[in-house]
Amino acid sequence: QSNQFCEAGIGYGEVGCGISSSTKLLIKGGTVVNAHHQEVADVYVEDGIIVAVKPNLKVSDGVKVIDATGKFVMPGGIDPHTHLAMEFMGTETIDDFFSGQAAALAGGTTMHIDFVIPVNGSLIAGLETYEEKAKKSCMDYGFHMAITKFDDIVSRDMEIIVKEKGINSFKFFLAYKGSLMVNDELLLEGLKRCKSLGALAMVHAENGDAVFEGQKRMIELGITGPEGHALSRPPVLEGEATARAIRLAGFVNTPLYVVHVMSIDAMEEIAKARKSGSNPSAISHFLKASQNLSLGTLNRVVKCISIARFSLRHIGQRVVGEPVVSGLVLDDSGLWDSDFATASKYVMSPPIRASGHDKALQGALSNGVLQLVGTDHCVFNSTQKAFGIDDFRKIPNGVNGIEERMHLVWNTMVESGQISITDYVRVTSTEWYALTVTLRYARIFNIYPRKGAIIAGSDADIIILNPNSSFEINARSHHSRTDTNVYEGRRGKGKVEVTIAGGHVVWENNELKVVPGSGKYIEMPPFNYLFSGIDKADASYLSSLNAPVKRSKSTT
Ligand SMILES: NC(=O)NCCC(=O)O
Ligand SMILES: [Zn+2]
Ligand SMILES: [Zn+2]
Repeated sequence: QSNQFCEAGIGYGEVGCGISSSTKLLIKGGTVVNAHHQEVADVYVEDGIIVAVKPNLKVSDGVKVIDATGKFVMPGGIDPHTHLAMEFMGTETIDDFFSGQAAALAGGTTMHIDFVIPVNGSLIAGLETYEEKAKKSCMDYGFHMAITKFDDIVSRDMEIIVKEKGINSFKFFLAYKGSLMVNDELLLEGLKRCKSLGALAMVHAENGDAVFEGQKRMIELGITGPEGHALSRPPVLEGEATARAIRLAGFVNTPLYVVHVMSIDAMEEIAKARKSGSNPSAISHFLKASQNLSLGTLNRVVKCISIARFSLRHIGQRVVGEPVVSGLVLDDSGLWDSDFATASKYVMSPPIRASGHDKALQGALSNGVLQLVGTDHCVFNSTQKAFGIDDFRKIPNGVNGIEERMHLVWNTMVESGQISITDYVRVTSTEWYALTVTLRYARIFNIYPRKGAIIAGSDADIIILNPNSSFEINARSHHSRTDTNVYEGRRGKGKVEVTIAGGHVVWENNELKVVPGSGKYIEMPPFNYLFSGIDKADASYLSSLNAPVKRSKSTT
Protein backbone atom coordinates (compact mmCIF):
# COMPACT_ATOMS: atom_id res chain seq x y z
CA GLN A 1 0.00 0.00 0.00
CA SER A 2 2.57 2.55 -1.04
CA ASN A 3 0.09 4.52 -3.06
CA GLN A 4 0.33 8.23 -2.31
CA PHE A 5 -3.42 8.43 -1.76
CA CYS A 6 -3.51 5.73 0.88
CA GLU A 7 -4.24 7.30 4.24
CA ALA A 8 -4.89 6.08 7.74
CA GLY A 9 -8.35 4.57 7.84
CA ILE A 10 -8.76 4.36 4.09
CA GLY A 11 -7.97 1.01 2.53
CA TYR A 12 -6.73 1.18 -1.01
CA GLY A 13 -7.40 -1.69 -3.33
CA GLU A 14 -8.03 -2.48 -6.92
CA VAL A 15 -10.58 -4.84 -8.29
CA GLY A 16 -8.81 -8.18 -8.48
CA CYS A 17 -6.21 -7.51 -5.78
CA GLY A 18 -8.11 -9.08 -2.95
CA ILE A 19 -10.59 -6.35 -2.20
CA SER A 20 -14.15 -6.69 -3.44
CA SER A 21 -13.38 -8.04 -6.89
CA SER A 22 -16.95 -9.20 -7.43
CA THR A 23 -18.75 -7.41 -10.22
CA LYS A 24 -21.88 -9.49 -9.59
CA LEU A 25 -23.86 -8.71 -6.47
CA LEU A 26 -27.16 -9.75 -5.02
CA ILE A 27 -28.68 -7.64 -2.24
CA LYS A 28 -31.27 -9.88 -0.64
CA GLY A 29 -34.43 -9.24 1.29
CA GLY A 30 -34.17 -5.51 1.99
CA THR A 31 -36.82 -2.85 1.57
CA VAL A 32 -35.96 -1.13 -1.69
CA VAL A 33 -36.83 2.56 -1.50
CA ASN A 34 -37.18 4.89 -4.45
CA ALA A 35 -38.48 8.47 -4.41
CA HIS A 36 -41.95 7.31 -5.42
CA HIS A 37 -42.27 3.80 -4.00
CA GLN A 38 -40.92 1.21 -1.55
CA GLU A 39 -41.20 -2.58 -1.55
CA VAL A 40 -39.37 -5.64 -0.22
CA ALA A 41 -37.27 -6.94 -3.12
CA ASP A 42 -33.86 -8.27 -4.11
CA VAL A 43 -31.48 -6.20 -6.22
CA TYR A 44 -29.15 -7.87 -8.70
CA VAL A 45 -26.13 -5.96 -10.01
CA GLU A 46 -23.77 -6.84 -12.82
CA ASP A 47 -20.85 -4.79 -14.16
CA GLY A 48 -21.87 -1.62 -12.39
CA ILE A 49 -25.49 -1.63 -13.52
CA ILE A 50 -28.66 -2.68 -11.71
CA VAL A 51 -30.00 -5.59 -13.76
CA ALA A 52 -33.10 -6.63 -11.82
CA VAL A 53 -35.20 -5.51 -8.86
CA LYS A 54 -37.65 -8.27 -7.89
CA PRO A 55 -38.56 -10.43 -4.90
CA ASN A 56 -36.86 -13.83 -4.58
CA LEU A 57 -34.24 -13.53 -7.31
CA LYS A 58 -32.18 -16.70 -7.89
CA VAL A 59 -28.53 -16.34 -8.90
CA SER A 60 -25.68 -18.71 -9.72
CA ASP A 61 -22.62 -19.40 -7.57
CA GLY A 62 -19.87 -16.81 -7.54
CA VAL A 63 -22.22 -13.93 -6.93
CA LYS A 64 -21.53 -11.96 -3.74
CA VAL A 65 -24.69 -12.00 -1.65
CA ILE A 66 -25.44 -9.27 0.89
CA ASP A 67 -28.28 -9.88 3.33
CA ALA A 68 -30.32 -6.68 3.76
CA THR A 69 -33.21 -8.14 5.74
CA GLY A 70 -34.74 -5.49 7.98
CA LYS A 71 -32.72 -2.73 6.28
CA PHE A 72 -33.39 -0.09 3.63
CA VAL A 73 -31.78 -0.41 0.20
CA MET A 74 -31.68 3.06 -1.35
CA PRO A 75 -29.99 5.03 -4.13
CA GLY A 76 -26.62 6.41 -3.03
CA GLY A 77 -26.76 10.05 -2.00
CA ILE A 78 -26.06 12.81 -4.49
CA ASP A 79 -24.54 15.92 -2.93
CA PRO A 80 -25.36 18.85 -5.23
CA HIS A 81 -23.00 21.33 -3.55
CA THR A 82 -19.33 20.72 -2.72
CA HIS A 83 -15.98 22.49 -2.98
CA LEU A 84 -13.12 20.00 -3.20
CA ALA A 85 -9.58 21.33 -3.73
CA MET A 86 -10.96 24.85 -4.16
CA GLU A 87 -8.61 27.83 -3.98
CA PHE A 88 -10.42 30.29 -1.77
CA MET A 89 -9.55 33.15 0.58
CA GLY A 90 -5.83 32.74 0.08
CA THR A 91 -5.71 29.00 0.69
CA GLU A 92 -7.12 25.72 -0.66
CA THR A 93 -9.79 23.46 0.81
CA ILE A 94 -8.08 20.55 2.50
CA ASP A 95 -10.26 17.78 1.06
CA ASP A 96 -9.39 17.02 -2.53
CA PHE A 97 -11.24 14.85 -5.02
CA PHE A 98 -9.93 11.71 -3.33
CA SER A 99 -10.20 12.42 0.39
CA GLY A 100 -13.50 14.29 0.06
CA GLN A 101 -15.03 11.54 -2.04
CA ALA A 102 -13.72 8.79 0.26
CA ALA A 103 -15.42 10.59 3.15
CA ALA A 104 -18.59 10.87 1.07
CA LEU A 105 -18.63 7.13 0.34
CA ALA A 106 -18.18 6.31 4.04
CA GLY A 107 -21.31 8.34 4.68
CA GLY A 108 -23.43 6.90 1.86
CA THR A 109 -22.99 9.57 -0.83
CA THR A 110 -21.99 8.16 -4.22
CA MET A 111 -22.00 11.24 -6.45
CA HIS A 112 -21.39 14.95 -5.93
CA ILE A 113 -21.48 18.08 -8.04
CA ASP A 114 -18.57 20.45 -7.46
CA PHE A 115 -18.19 24.09 -8.47
CA VAL A 116 -15.55 24.94 -11.06
CA ILE A 117 -14.04 28.35 -10.32
CA PRO A 118 -12.84 30.18 -13.46
CA VAL A 119 -9.16 31.11 -13.71
CA ASN A 120 -8.92 34.90 -14.18
CA GLY A 121 -12.50 34.80 -15.42
CA SER A 122 -11.77 32.08 -18.01
CA LEU A 123 -14.25 29.20 -17.89
CA ILE A 124 -12.19 26.91 -20.09
CA ALA A 125 -9.01 27.41 -18.06
CA GLY A 126 -11.03 26.83 -14.89
CA LEU A 127 -12.51 23.64 -16.25
CA GLU A 128 -9.10 22.32 -17.31
CA THR A 129 -7.82 22.90 -13.78
CA TYR A 130 -10.73 20.99 -12.27
CA GLU A 131 -10.43 18.15 -14.80
CA GLU A 132 -6.88 17.72 -13.55
CA LYS A 133 -7.89 17.86 -9.88
CA ALA A 134 -10.63 15.27 -10.49
CA LYS A 135 -8.31 12.64 -11.97
CA LYS A 136 -7.93 11.07 -8.52
CA SER A 137 -11.69 10.65 -8.09
CA CYS A 138 -12.95 7.45 -6.49
CA MET A 139 -16.64 8.12 -7.13
CA ASP A 140 -18.76 9.72 -9.83
CA TYR A 141 -18.98 13.48 -10.00
CA GLY A 142 -20.30 16.35 -12.09
CA PHE A 143 -19.58 20.06 -12.27
CA HIS A 144 -21.37 23.38 -11.95
CA MET A 145 -19.50 26.41 -13.32
CA ALA A 146 -19.14 29.74 -11.50
CA ILE A 147 -19.36 32.97 -13.52
CA THR A 148 -17.20 35.80 -12.18
CA LYS A 149 -17.17 38.17 -15.14
CA PHE A 150 -19.17 38.55 -18.35
CA ASP A 151 -18.02 39.48 -21.84
CA ASP A 152 -18.22 38.03 -25.36
CA ILE A 153 -15.63 35.37 -24.56
CA VAL A 154 -17.45 34.23 -21.41
CA SER A 155 -20.74 34.20 -23.33
CA ARG A 156 -19.18 32.02 -26.07
CA ASP A 157 -17.51 29.74 -23.53
CA MET A 158 -20.79 29.24 -21.66
CA GLU A 159 -22.14 27.68 -24.84
CA ILE A 160 -19.10 25.40 -25.16
CA ILE A 161 -19.39 24.44 -21.51
CA VAL A 162 -23.05 23.44 -21.94
CA LYS A 163 -22.95 21.89 -25.40
CA GLU A 164 -19.58 20.15 -25.32
CA LYS A 165 -18.55 19.77 -21.68
CA GLY A 166 -21.66 18.39 -20.00
CA ILE A 167 -22.27 21.21 -17.50
CA ASN A 168 -25.85 22.47 -17.21
CA SER A 169 -25.68 25.00 -14.35
CA PHE A 170 -23.89 28.29 -13.66
CA LYS A 171 -23.42 29.90 -10.25
CA PHE A 172 -23.42 33.63 -9.59
CA PHE A 173 -22.00 34.87 -6.29
CA LEU A 174 -23.83 37.96 -5.04
CA ALA A 175 -21.37 38.10 -2.11
CA TYR A 176 -17.57 38.02 -1.68
CA LYS A 177 -17.04 41.62 -2.81
CA GLY A 178 -13.69 42.07 -4.48
CA SER A 179 -13.27 38.41 -5.44
CA LEU A 180 -16.14 36.28 -6.74
CA MET A 181 -19.01 38.79 -6.46
CA VAL A 182 -20.99 39.90 -9.51
CA ASN A 183 -23.24 42.98 -9.80
CA ASP A 184 -26.86 43.10 -11.01
CA GLU A 185 -25.86 44.04 -14.56
CA LEU A 186 -23.68 40.94 -14.82
CA LEU A 187 -26.31 38.79 -13.14
CA LEU A 188 -28.90 39.93 -15.70
CA GLU A 189 -26.58 39.13 -18.61
CA GLY A 190 -25.83 35.77 -17.05
CA LEU A 191 -29.50 34.95 -16.48
CA LYS A 192 -30.32 35.75 -20.11
CA ARG A 193 -27.44 33.58 -21.34
CA CYS A 194 -28.44 30.70 -19.04
CA LYS A 195 -31.97 30.89 -20.39
CA SER A 196 -30.84 30.77 -24.01
CA LEU A 197 -28.67 27.71 -23.30
CA GLY A 198 -31.20 25.86 -21.14
CA ALA A 199 -28.77 26.02 -18.22
CA LEU A 200 -29.86 26.44 -14.62
CA ALA A 201 -28.79 29.72 -12.99
CA MET A 202 -27.69 29.33 -9.36
CA VAL A 203 -27.10 32.11 -6.86
CA HIS A 204 -25.19 32.56 -3.63
CA ALA A 205 -27.65 35.08 -2.27
CA GLU A 206 -26.20 37.65 0.11
CA ASN A 207 -25.85 41.39 -0.54
CA GLY A 208 -22.06 41.63 -0.84
CA ASP A 209 -21.93 45.45 -0.66
CA ALA A 210 -23.95 45.47 2.56
CA VAL A 211 -21.87 42.61 4.00
CA PHE A 212 -18.77 44.71 3.32
CA GLU A 213 -20.38 47.59 5.22
CA GLY A 214 -21.40 45.23 8.05
CA GLN A 215 -17.85 43.93 8.36
CA LYS A 216 -16.49 47.48 8.61
CA ARG A 217 -19.00 48.24 11.37
CA MET A 218 -17.92 45.19 13.40
CA ILE A 219 -14.24 46.01 13.11
CA GLU A 220 -14.95 49.62 14.16
CA LEU A 221 -16.79 48.26 17.19
CA GLY A 222 -13.75 46.13 18.05
CA ILE A 223 -15.56 42.85 17.30
CA THR A 224 -12.83 40.88 15.53
CA GLY A 225 -13.69 37.28 16.56
CA PRO A 226 -15.78 34.66 14.71
CA GLU A 227 -19.04 36.04 16.16
CA GLY A 228 -18.35 39.18 14.09
CA HIS A 229 -18.83 37.01 10.99
CA ALA A 230 -22.47 36.31 11.86
CA LEU A 231 -23.14 39.82 13.12
CA SER A 232 -21.80 41.42 9.95
CA ARG A 233 -24.07 39.50 7.56
CA PRO A 234 -27.51 39.17 9.19
CA PRO A 235 -30.45 37.28 7.65
CA VAL A 236 -31.92 40.46 6.15
CA LEU A 237 -28.99 40.61 3.70
CA GLU A 238 -29.66 37.03 2.62
CA GLY A 239 -33.37 37.77 2.26
CA GLU A 240 -32.69 40.89 0.18
CA ALA A 241 -30.34 39.14 -2.24
CA THR A 242 -32.65 36.12 -2.53
CA ALA A 243 -35.60 38.39 -3.33
CA ARG A 244 -33.54 40.37 -5.85
CA ALA A 245 -32.26 37.28 -7.64
CA ILE A 246 -35.75 35.79 -7.72
CA ARG A 247 -37.23 38.95 -9.19
CA LEU A 248 -34.51 39.29 -11.80
CA ALA A 249 -34.91 35.63 -12.77
CA GLY A 250 -38.67 36.25 -12.98
CA PHE A 251 -38.08 39.34 -15.11
CA VAL A 252 -35.95 37.27 -17.50
CA ASN A 253 -38.35 34.35 -17.05
CA THR A 254 -35.71 31.70 -16.40
CA PRO A 255 -35.48 29.09 -13.61
CA LEU A 256 -33.39 29.89 -10.54
CA TYR A 257 -31.68 27.64 -7.99
CA VAL A 258 -30.81 29.28 -4.67
CA VAL A 259 -27.87 27.48 -3.05
CA HIS A 260 -27.32 27.13 0.70
CA VAL A 261 -30.56 28.68 1.97
CA MET A 262 -29.66 29.47 5.59
CA SER A 263 -32.38 31.77 6.91
CA ILE A 264 -36.13 32.13 7.32
CA ASP A 265 -35.80 35.41 5.39
CA ALA A 266 -34.44 33.68 2.27
CA MET A 267 -36.74 30.69 2.62
CA GLU A 268 -39.83 32.90 2.80
CA GLU A 269 -38.85 34.67 -0.41
CA ILE A 270 -38.60 31.30 -2.12
CA ALA A 271 -41.93 30.19 -0.70
CA LYS A 272 -43.59 33.40 -1.88
CA ALA A 273 -42.20 33.10 -5.40
CA ARG A 274 -43.12 29.43 -5.76
CA LYS A 275 -46.64 30.14 -4.52
CA SER A 276 -47.28 33.31 -6.49
CA GLY A 277 -45.99 31.89 -9.70
CA SER A 278 -46.31 35.27 -11.25
CA ASN A 279 -44.32 36.30 -14.25
CA PRO A 280 -43.23 39.76 -13.03
CA SER A 281 -43.06 41.17 -16.52
CA ALA A 282 -46.69 40.19 -17.06
CA ILE A 283 -47.73 41.63 -13.71
CA SER A 284 -45.98 44.95 -14.21
CA HIS A 285 -47.61 45.20 -17.61
CA PHE A 286 -50.95 44.47 -15.96
CA LEU A 287 -50.47 47.25 -13.41
CA LYS A 288 -49.41 49.74 -16.03
CA ALA A 289 -52.24 48.85 -18.35
CA SER A 290 -54.90 48.99 -15.66
CA GLN A 291 -54.26 52.69 -15.07
CA ASN A 292 -55.60 53.49 -18.50
CA LEU A 293 -59.01 52.11 -19.20
CA SER A 294 -59.52 52.71 -22.90
CA LEU A 295 -61.03 49.82 -24.82
CA GLY A 296 -57.67 48.84 -26.32
CA THR A 297 -55.88 48.74 -23.00
CA LEU A 298 -58.75 46.93 -21.34
CA ASN A 299 -58.27 44.26 -23.94
CA ARG A 300 -54.63 44.07 -22.98
CA VAL A 301 -55.45 43.97 -19.28
CA VAL A 302 -57.70 40.98 -19.84
CA LYS A 303 -54.91 39.22 -21.69
CA CYS A 304 -52.49 39.98 -18.87
CA ILE A 305 -54.87 38.67 -16.26
CA SER A 306 -55.13 35.44 -18.16
CA ILE A 307 -51.34 35.16 -18.31
CA ALA A 308 -51.09 35.83 -14.58
CA ARG A 309 -53.80 33.27 -13.83
CA PHE A 310 -52.12 30.75 -16.07
CA SER A 311 -48.93 31.38 -14.14
CA LEU A 312 -50.68 31.08 -10.81
CA ARG A 313 -52.37 27.81 -11.50
CA HIS A 314 -49.87 26.03 -13.65
CA ILE A 315 -46.38 27.36 -13.34
CA GLY A 316 -45.34 28.90 -10.05
CA GLN A 317 -42.12 30.81 -10.38
CA ARG A 318 -39.49 28.21 -11.07
CA VAL A 319 -37.31 28.63 -8.02
CA VAL A 320 -35.48 25.75 -6.37
CA GLY A 321 -34.22 26.11 -2.80
CA GLU A 322 -31.31 24.09 -1.46
CA PRO A 323 -30.82 23.95 2.30
CA VAL A 324 -27.52 22.52 3.52
CA VAL A 325 -27.05 20.20 6.46
CA SER A 326 -25.33 22.83 8.62
CA GLY A 327 -28.31 25.16 8.22
CA LEU A 328 -30.76 22.38 9.03
CA VAL A 329 -29.15 21.04 12.19
CA LEU A 330 -26.89 23.71 13.72
CA ASP A 331 -27.42 27.09 15.34
CA ASP A 332 -24.97 29.96 15.69
CA SER A 333 -24.09 29.41 19.37
CA GLY A 334 -20.74 27.80 18.45
CA LEU A 335 -19.56 31.08 16.93
CA TRP A 336 -19.57 32.62 20.43
CA ASP A 337 -17.37 29.85 21.90
CA SER A 338 -14.43 31.31 23.83
CA ASP A 339 -12.02 28.91 22.11
CA PHE A 340 -11.05 30.34 18.69
CA ALA A 341 -10.47 26.94 17.06
CA THR A 342 -13.94 25.82 18.10
CA ALA A 343 -15.70 29.05 17.11
CA SER A 344 -13.90 29.49 13.79
CA LYS A 345 -14.81 26.03 12.52
CA TYR A 346 -18.44 27.24 12.25
CA VAL A 347 -17.59 30.18 9.98
CA MET A 348 -19.33 29.78 6.64
CA SER A 349 -21.38 32.01 4.36
CA PRO A 350 -24.22 32.73 4.59
CA PRO A 351 -23.66 32.26 8.32
CA ILE A 352 -25.21 29.54 10.46
CA ARG A 353 -28.19 31.36 11.98
CA ALA A 354 -29.69 31.75 15.44
CA SER A 355 -31.77 28.91 16.81
CA GLY A 356 -35.18 28.81 15.13
CA HIS A 357 -33.95 29.19 11.56
CA ASP A 358 -32.85 25.52 11.61
CA LYS A 359 -36.33 24.28 12.58
CA ALA A 360 -38.00 26.55 10.04
CA LEU A 361 -35.76 25.21 7.28
CA GLN A 362 -36.59 21.65 8.33
CA GLY A 363 -40.27 22.53 8.05
CA ALA A 364 -39.73 24.04 4.61
CA LEU A 365 -37.93 20.89 3.49
CA SER A 366 -40.75 18.70 4.72
CA ASN A 367 -43.51 20.75 3.10
CA GLY A 368 -41.77 21.10 -0.25
CA VAL A 369 -40.81 24.78 -0.17
CA LEU A 370 -37.18 23.61 -0.29
CA GLN A 371 -36.32 20.67 -2.48
CA LEU A 372 -32.95 18.99 -2.00
CA VAL A 373 -30.23 18.96 0.63
CA GLY A 374 -26.59 19.79 -0.10
CA THR A 375 -23.60 20.20 2.18
CA ASP A 376 -21.46 23.04 0.80
CA HIS A 377 -18.60 20.79 1.99
CA CYS A 378 -15.74 23.31 1.96
CA VAL A 379 -13.20 22.28 4.53
CA PHE A 380 -10.25 24.07 6.10
CA ASN A 381 -8.25 22.74 9.05
CA SER A 382 -7.62 24.68 12.25
CA THR A 383 -4.28 26.01 10.97
CA GLN A 384 -6.05 27.49 7.95
CA LYS A 385 -8.92 28.83 10.05
CA ALA A 386 -6.31 30.53 12.28
CA PHE A 387 -5.46 32.90 9.39
CA GLY A 388 -8.28 34.95 10.87
CA ILE A 389 -7.27 34.81 14.53
CA ASP A 390 -7.14 38.63 14.72
CA ASP A 391 -9.78 39.41 12.11
CA PHE A 392 -12.83 37.29 11.34
CA ARG A 393 -12.78 38.55 7.73
CA LYS A 394 -9.69 36.42 7.11
CA ILE A 395 -11.13 33.14 8.45
CA PRO A 396 -11.59 30.90 5.39
CA ASN A 397 -15.34 30.33 5.00
CA GLY A 398 -16.64 26.77 4.99
CA VAL A 399 -17.73 23.73 6.99
CA ASN A 400 -17.74 19.95 6.53
CA GLY A 401 -20.74 17.73 5.77
CA ILE A 402 -20.12 15.44 2.81
CA GLU A 403 -19.72 12.40 5.11
CA GLU A 404 -22.40 13.40 7.62
CA ARG A 405 -25.27 14.52 5.38
CA MET A 406 -27.03 11.18 4.86
CA HIS A 407 -26.96 10.31 8.58
CA LEU A 408 -28.00 13.74 9.81
CA VAL A 409 -30.86 14.11 7.35
CA TRP A 410 -32.12 10.65 8.25
CA ASN A 411 -31.89 11.32 11.96
CA THR A 412 -33.27 14.86 11.86
CA MET A 413 -35.99 14.42 9.27
CA VAL A 414 -37.01 10.74 9.12
CA GLU A 415 -36.48 9.64 12.72
CA SER A 416 -38.43 12.70 13.88
CA GLY A 417 -41.27 11.86 11.50
CA GLN A 418 -40.96 15.07 9.47
CA ILE A 419 -40.51 13.27 6.15
CA SER A 420 -41.19 9.78 4.85
CA ILE A 421 -38.50 7.35 3.77
CA THR A 422 -39.38 7.89 0.11
CA ASP A 423 -39.06 11.65 0.68
CA TYR A 424 -35.64 10.98 2.22
CA VAL A 425 -34.55 9.42 -1.06
CA ARG A 426 -36.03 12.35 -2.97
CA VAL A 427 -34.25 15.08 -0.98
CA THR A 428 -30.88 13.32 -0.69
CA SER A 429 -30.59 11.66 -4.08
CA THR A 430 -33.32 11.70 -6.65
CA GLU A 431 -34.03 15.41 -6.46
CA TRP A 432 -37.47 15.11 -7.87
CA TYR A 433 -39.13 18.43 -8.07
CA ALA A 434 -42.87 18.77 -7.57
CA LEU A 435 -43.78 21.37 -10.10
CA THR A 436 -47.56 21.49 -10.19
CA VAL A 437 -50.61 20.35 -8.33
CA THR A 438 -51.14 17.73 -11.01
CA LEU A 439 -48.00 16.04 -9.70
CA ARG A 440 -45.81 16.21 -12.74
CA TYR A 441 -42.27 15.70 -11.60
CA ALA A 442 -38.87 16.23 -13.05
CA ARG A 443 -35.23 15.98 -12.09
CA ILE A 444 -33.24 19.12 -11.53
CA PHE A 445 -29.86 18.05 -12.86
CA ASN A 446 -31.20 15.89 -15.69
CA ILE A 447 -29.38 12.67 -14.79
CA TYR A 448 -32.38 10.61 -13.67
CA PRO A 449 -32.89 7.64 -13.93
CA ARG A 450 -29.22 6.84 -14.50
CA LYS A 451 -28.63 8.23 -11.01
CA GLY A 452 -30.97 8.54 -8.05
CA ALA A 453 -32.96 5.35 -8.58
CA ILE A 454 -32.93 1.63 -7.85
CA ILE A 455 -34.42 0.36 -11.06
CA ALA A 456 -33.17 -1.96 -13.79
CA GLY A 457 -30.73 -0.03 -15.99
CA SER A 458 -29.64 2.52 -13.38
CA ASP A 459 -26.03 2.82 -12.21
CA ALA A 460 -25.38 0.54 -9.25
CA ASP A 461 -24.84 3.33 -6.70
CA ILE A 462 -26.60 1.88 -3.69
CA ILE A 463 -26.60 2.18 0.08
CA ILE A 464 -27.90 -0.15 2.75
CA LEU A 465 -29.11 1.73 5.81
CA ASN A 466 -29.86 -0.08 9.05
CA PRO A 467 -32.56 1.90 10.92
CA ASN A 468 -31.78 0.06 14.16
CA SER A 469 -28.07 0.75 14.16
CA SER A 470 -26.61 4.05 15.34
CA PHE A 471 -23.97 6.52 14.17
CA GLU A 472 -21.66 8.82 16.05
CA ILE A 473 -19.70 11.68 14.53
CA ASN A 474 -16.28 12.87 15.61
CA ALA A 475 -13.10 14.26 14.08
CA ARG A 476 -11.07 11.27 15.33
CA SER A 477 -12.95 8.78 13.20
CA HIS A 478 -14.23 10.78 10.23
CA HIS A 479 -12.58 10.36 6.83
CA SER A 480 -12.14 13.99 5.88
CA ARG A 481 -8.61 15.40 6.18
CA THR A 482 -9.74 18.17 8.47
CA ASP A 483 -8.97 18.03 12.18
CA THR A 484 -12.31 19.38 13.38
CA ASN A 485 -15.94 18.53 12.77
CA VAL A 486 -18.86 20.94 13.18
CA TYR A 487 -21.07 17.97 14.14
CA GLU A 488 -18.65 16.71 16.81
CA GLY A 489 -20.36 14.37 19.26
CA ARG A 490 -23.63 14.06 17.36
CA ARG A 491 -25.15 10.64 17.48
CA GLY A 492 -28.38 9.16 16.30
CA LYS A 493 -30.24 6.26 14.79
CA GLY A 494 -29.92 5.00 11.24
CA LYS A 495 -26.52 3.97 9.95
CA VAL A 496 -25.24 3.45 6.42
CA GLU A 497 -23.66 0.01 6.76
CA VAL A 498 -22.85 -0.63 3.10
CA THR A 499 -22.08 1.69 0.21
CA ILE A 500 -21.88 0.36 -3.33
CA ALA A 501 -20.46 2.70 -5.98
CA GLY A 502 -20.41 1.72 -9.64
CA GLY A 503 -21.23 -1.85 -8.63
CA HIS A 504 -18.34 -2.20 -6.16
CA VAL A 505 -18.71 -2.51 -2.42
CA VAL A 506 -16.62 0.42 -1.20
CA TRP A 507 -17.84 0.69 2.41
CA GLU A 508 -18.63 -2.34 4.56
CA ASN A 509 -17.89 -3.32 8.18
CA ASN A 510 -16.74 0.27 8.81
CA GLU A 511 -13.98 -0.13 6.24
CA LEU A 512 -13.38 1.86 3.08
CA LYS A 513 -12.00 0.23 -0.05
CA VAL A 514 -11.58 2.93 -2.65
CA VAL A 515 -9.60 3.27 -5.84
CA PRO A 516 -8.24 6.65 -7.01
CA GLY A 517 -9.17 7.18 -10.64
CA SER A 518 -12.22 4.92 -10.53
CA GLY A 519 -14.77 7.76 -10.43
CA LYS A 520 -16.42 8.83 -13.66
CA TYR A 521 -17.34 12.29 -14.87
CA ILE A 522 -21.11 12.49 -15.35
CA GLU A 523 -22.27 14.78 -18.13
CA MET A 524 -25.50 16.63 -17.42
CA PRO A 525 -27.60 17.75 -20.39
CA PRO A 526 -29.33 21.16 -20.54
CA PHE A 527 -33.04 21.97 -20.68
CA ASN A 528 -34.26 20.10 -17.64
CA TYR A 529 -37.97 20.07 -16.95
CA LEU A 530 -37.88 23.49 -15.32
CA PHE A 531 -37.52 24.93 -18.81
CA SER A 532 -40.58 23.29 -20.25
CA GLY A 533 -43.27 25.77 -21.32
CA ILE A 534 -41.05 28.81 -20.84
CA ASP A 535 -40.97 29.53 -24.58
CA LYS A 536 -44.78 29.36 -24.68
CA ALA A 537 -45.13 31.73 -21.70
CA ASP A 538 -42.73 34.14 -23.43
CA ALA A 539 -44.64 33.93 -26.70
CA SER A 540 -48.00 34.58 -25.08
CA TYR A 541 -46.55 37.51 -23.13
CA LEU A 542 -45.14 38.99 -26.32
CA SER A 543 -48.37 38.56 -28.22
CA SER A 544 -50.25 40.29 -25.39
CA LEU A 545 -48.22 43.43 -25.99
CA ASN A 546 -49.88 44.02 -29.41
CA ALA A 547 -48.29 46.48 -31.84
CA PRO A 548 -46.60 49.63 -30.51
CA VAL A 549 -49.15 52.36 -29.72
CA LYS A 550 -49.39 54.89 -32.59
CA ARG A 551 -49.53 58.48 -31.35
CA SER A 552 -50.01 61.70 -33.28
CA LYS A 553 -47.65 64.53 -32.48
CA SER A 554 -49.15 66.84 -29.83
CA THR A 555 -49.80 70.39 -31.01
CA THR A 556 -50.06 71.99 -27.57
N1 LIG B 1 -20.13 28.69 1.87
C1 LIG B 1 -18.91 28.90 2.27
O1 LIG B 1 -18.72 29.43 3.34
N2 LIG B 1 -17.86 28.53 1.51
C2 LIG B 1 -17.92 27.98 0.20
C3 LIG B 1 -18.14 28.97 -0.87
C4 LIG B 1 -19.59 29.25 -1.06
O2 LIG B 1 -20.34 28.37 -1.45
O3 LIG B 1 -20.02 30.37 -0.84
ZN1 LIG C 1 -21.90 30.15 -1.81
ZN1 LIG D 1 -20.65 26.58 -1.73
